[in-house]
Amino acid sequence: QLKDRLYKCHFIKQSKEVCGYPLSIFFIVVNEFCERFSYYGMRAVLVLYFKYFLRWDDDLATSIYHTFVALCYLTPILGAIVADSWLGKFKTIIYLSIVYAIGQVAMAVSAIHDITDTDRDGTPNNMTFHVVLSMVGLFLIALGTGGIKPCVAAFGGDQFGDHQERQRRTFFSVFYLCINGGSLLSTIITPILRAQNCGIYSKQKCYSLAFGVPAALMVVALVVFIVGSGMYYKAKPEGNIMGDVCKCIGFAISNRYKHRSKQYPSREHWMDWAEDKYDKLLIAQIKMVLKVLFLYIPLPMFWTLFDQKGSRWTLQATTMDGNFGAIVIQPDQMQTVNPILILTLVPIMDSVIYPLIKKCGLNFTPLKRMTVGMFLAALAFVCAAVVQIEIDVSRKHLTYFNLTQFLKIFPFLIIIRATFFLQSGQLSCAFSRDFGFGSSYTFFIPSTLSLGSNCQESITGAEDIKPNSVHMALQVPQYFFITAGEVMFSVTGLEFSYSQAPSNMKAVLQAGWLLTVAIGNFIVLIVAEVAKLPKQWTEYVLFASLLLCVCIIFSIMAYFYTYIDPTEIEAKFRRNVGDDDDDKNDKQRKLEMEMMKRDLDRSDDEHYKGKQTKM
Ligand SMILES: C[C@H](N)C(=O)N[C@@H](CC(=O)O)C(=O)O
Repeated sequence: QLKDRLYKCHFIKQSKEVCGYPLSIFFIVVNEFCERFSYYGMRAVLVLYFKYFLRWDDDLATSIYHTFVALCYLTPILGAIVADSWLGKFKTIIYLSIVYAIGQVAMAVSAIHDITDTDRDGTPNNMTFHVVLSMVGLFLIALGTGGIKPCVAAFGGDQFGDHQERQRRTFFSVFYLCINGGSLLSTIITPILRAQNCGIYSKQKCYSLAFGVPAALMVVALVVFIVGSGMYYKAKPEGNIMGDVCKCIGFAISNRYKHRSKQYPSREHWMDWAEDKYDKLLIAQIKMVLKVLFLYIPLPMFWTLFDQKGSRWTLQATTMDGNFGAIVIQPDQMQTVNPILILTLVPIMDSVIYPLIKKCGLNFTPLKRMTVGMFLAALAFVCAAVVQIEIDVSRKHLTYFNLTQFLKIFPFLIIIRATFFLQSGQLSCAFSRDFGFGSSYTFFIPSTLSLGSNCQESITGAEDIKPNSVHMALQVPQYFFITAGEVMFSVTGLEFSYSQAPSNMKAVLQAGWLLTVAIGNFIVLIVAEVAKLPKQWTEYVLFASLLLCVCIIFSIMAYFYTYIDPTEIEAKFRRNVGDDDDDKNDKQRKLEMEMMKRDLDRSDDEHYKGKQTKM
């Protein structure tokens, strides 16, 4: 470890800097931007791809969407283990990014309807091919995006020396902005691409382009990351800390069980039963981690609600009117409200709201913020329920026909006037109609129709589904509350987890945090399946009520939590060990310590000088 720290010190001192930041982090930041563009861009149109391309119903589309998201947040554990114990972060990012890019390409190919459209009628003839290919693609994407997730931010953090604490903090803020910048751009762009018509034999909604551009961005992300290769500090794998933690916990439990008889004196904490075999410092660190993990138990419920933006809320938007006058918003584009609000709310919260609360003499601790965040998410679902009731009322009087007998047209986006061509051999005729957002029509084509004559008059139509009348702007309040909740819950939660984690287990807690997201997405499936509520608004109310209950439980747990300073606790343990080990110190170790101290002092001096010059 000493040698590694010395090497890092030398490496960082010799590496190129721009405005006090290592040049290497620019490649990492650009890589993150492109990767998040790729991920969120694909995710934005995913539920509509299931519904309109693969022809799945709302429930199946929602279930598969959440299974995919859950998988994306389960694989970080795998990525962290591979990186820490085997490949190191750099190689893990490279290899898994390749898997990720292949997955994105598979998705893009799966959305080309012409591949199996043998009769050239615009619909794929072998749906199994498209389903299987897209499922394989999604699996590879989940493996890639989840696997690299705990590595990229930590790899960026590794590029800074101990004397660059301020720069490292700025890097993490910029990193979060890049995530949301990439997400914002892609959720604007991919729905536009999806709404285009493309195809070789027949023109259909262009899901292949909507998945193809994210695939290209993932390749760009990989190339950018590789270009920076020579500039990175690549820490060696530290060993499987997660494995050590599990083994130590396992030993504590089995040892406790072996000594269950009353003749053995009880110990203060059940983890103390591991002392017979494991280092006291490791046990203390595990205790810190377990304390935080216990607090995590209610957290998945927040994600259960949060991640329905991409599924239920997007499907809700398809039944709303997206005509904003100058622009027409696609249902999946409504998701951009989230990153837009994140980019505005994070600075407002940090520089206005939190300082103001502090000025009022209130101690708004991280756990209190997270509780408020949960409450806001529940409020968002109450808003979603109100909007749903409004939509249901507006669509109550509609009559549905059996549409299969006739030509059925779903103008999915607003079409002011569309023209259709009927063709038979050399003869053709055209007719035009006006359509509203989300409406559906059946046209009756008389068998006596002679092509070449005026179709406009001969073809009659019936409106099966009226145009959507509830405006998409009504979704803004629910997006506002869920995003304000995200800022208070997610941003604070990440910071809390980092500050309460022991130095060598920050990645373990990061993986634990991401696991709460995965479990949250599985809860969507379970609740939706078990409850099977006939009305969508009642499902929204159910989710809001569940989160409210969980919020109360969490606030009680938070009340009893005592904040700790892991560095101080670790230092105390190290001091104790240091006292015991004094005799064992040999010349070599002293020499190494001396060298490292001199080295660190020198970098501190340079940092101090740098500060003075700036002042
Ligand atoms: C775009 C979201 N607002 C966001 O910031 N997402 C983060 C955190 C997460 O959900 O995992 C990200 O994509 O890393």
